[in-house]
Amino acid sequence: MYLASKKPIIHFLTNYVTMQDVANMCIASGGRPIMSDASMEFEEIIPKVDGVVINIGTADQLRFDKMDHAHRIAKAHNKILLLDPVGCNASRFRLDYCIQSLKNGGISILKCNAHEAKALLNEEISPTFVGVDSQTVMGEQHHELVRNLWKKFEVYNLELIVIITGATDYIASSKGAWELTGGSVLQQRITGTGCMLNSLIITRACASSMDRHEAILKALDCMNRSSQMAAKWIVHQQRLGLYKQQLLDEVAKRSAPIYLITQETVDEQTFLYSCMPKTKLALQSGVGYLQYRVKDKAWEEKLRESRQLQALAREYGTTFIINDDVRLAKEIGADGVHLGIQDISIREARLELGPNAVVGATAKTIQQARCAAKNGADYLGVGALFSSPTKKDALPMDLTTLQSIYNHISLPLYGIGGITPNLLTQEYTKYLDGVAMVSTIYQEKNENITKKIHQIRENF
Ligand SMILES: Cc1ncc(COP(=O)(O)OP(=O)(O)O)c(N)n1
Ligand SMILES: Cc1ncsc1CCOP(=O)(O)O
Ligand SMILES: [Mg+2]
Repeated sequence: MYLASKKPIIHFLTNYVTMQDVANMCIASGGRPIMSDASMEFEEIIPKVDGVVINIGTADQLRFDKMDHAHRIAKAHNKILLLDPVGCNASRFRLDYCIQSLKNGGISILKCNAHEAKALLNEEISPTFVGVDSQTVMGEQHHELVRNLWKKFEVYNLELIVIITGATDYIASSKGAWELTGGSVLQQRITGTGCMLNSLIITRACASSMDRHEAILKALDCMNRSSQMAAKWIVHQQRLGLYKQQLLDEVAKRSAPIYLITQETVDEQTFLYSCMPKTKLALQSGVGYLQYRVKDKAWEEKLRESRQLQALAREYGTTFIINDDVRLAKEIGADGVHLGIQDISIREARLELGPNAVVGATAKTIQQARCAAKNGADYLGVGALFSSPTKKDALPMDLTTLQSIYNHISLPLYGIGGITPNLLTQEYTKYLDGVAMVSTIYQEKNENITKKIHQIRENF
C-alpha cells in the first residue's frame, strides 16, 4: 500500500480565530481536515485519522479537557500529534497545560515561537508579554534554545521534533539540529500564518514516505518559498488583504508534484485508444499539470487532440498547458503555455494570453532560470535531469546546477527528463516541487499507471 496514495486525514482541535484558514491550508497541502471539538466522537474519529493537531490558541478549561482526551487517544493509537502551545508564555494556565501535555508523552512535533520556547524551557511566564502572534526578534540566535527544549522533552516523547519558527526557523530532533531561512515579513501582518503552517507540516509529515525530519524540513521550506512568492504578488498589487489567499494558492501549487506531458502519437487510433485512457488513469490518480506536447502534427489535428485533453483536465481539476504553441493555447483557452529557449518569449506569451495565464519556462542553467524568473515565469521545468527516451538530444544536467537553481530561485521547480521512481532519490527531490514525465507514464501498462503515479508522488 502506498501511503501517499491517500490524502491524509487530519483532526484539528484548533483555535476558532483561524480555524477556517487552518482547514483550507490542510486542503491546499493535499490533506483532508476534520475540525471536531466534540469529545464524545473522539474515540470513533481519532483512530481513523492520520494525524492530530492540538493548538491551544483560544484556551479554556473545557477545551483543555477535550484536548487531553484527544491527546490520550492519539497517543494510544500512535498517531502523529502536533502541539502548538500558542501564547503559553502569556499565562500560568496555558503554560501548565502545555508542560503537562509534553510530559504525558505521545507528542511527535512541538511547534512554537521563541517566546513560547523560552517559557516551556524555563517553566516561567515572560515578564513582558509580546502577543500570541509575536515572532522571533530578528538577529536572535536560537540554536541552543531549540536543542535544550528538545532535550528537555524528548525523554517523554518518542522521536520528538521541535520547531521554533521565526525569521529563521530552528529544528531539533534525534537526527541533529538545522536552521532554515526564508519567508516574508508579511507573514506577521496577518493573523494565522503560524496556525496554517501547522496544517502544512502535519499534512506533509503524514503523506510523505520520506523520513519525517526531511518531510518537515521540506514543509517549512515550502511555506518560506510560498510566502516569498505570495509577497511578491502582493507588493505589486499593494493589497495585503489578498496575501492569505495568495499564500494558500502558492502552497497548493507546490503540493501537486505530478506534471504529466503527453507522448506524441502516430495516428488518431493511438491517440484515442492509448493516449486518452492512459491520461485519464493518470489524472484520476492526481496530476497537477497536464501538458499537450506534439512536434509534428497539423493544426486541425492539434486542435482536435488538445480539446479532448483539455476536457479531461477540466473534469479532474488539472491545469492544462500547451507546449510551445501560444496561438493554440489562445485558440482553445488553455490555462497556459510552456516555453523553452527556442520558443516565443515569456513576455510576448503573457501579452498574448493575459495576466492570469500560467507561463512555464525551461531552465537548463542558472542563467536561464534567473532570466525566466525575471521575465515572470510561473514555474520552471528543470532538466534534463537524466537521459530521456523522449528527447534524446537533451543533455543531463549535474546535480550542482539543480542545487544552484533551487538556492537562488523561489519559483516552483519541476524536474524533467528520464524520471523514474528508482532514479528519483531524495538527493533530487529535496530541491524539487514535482516532476514532469512522459515515458514513465505512457510506456506503462494501463493497470500499473495508478501505482506508478503513487510511487513517484510518495517521494515528495
Ligand atoms: C515542464 C516542462 N519542462 C521542460 C520542457 C522542455 O521545453 P523545451 O525546452 O522548449 O523543449 P520542448 O519540450 O519544446 O521540446 C517541457 N516541455 N515541459
Ligand atoms: C520535453 C523534455 N525536455 C527535457 S527532457 C524532455 C522529455 C521528458 O520525457 P521523459 O519523461 O520520457 O524523459
Ligand atoms: Mg519548447
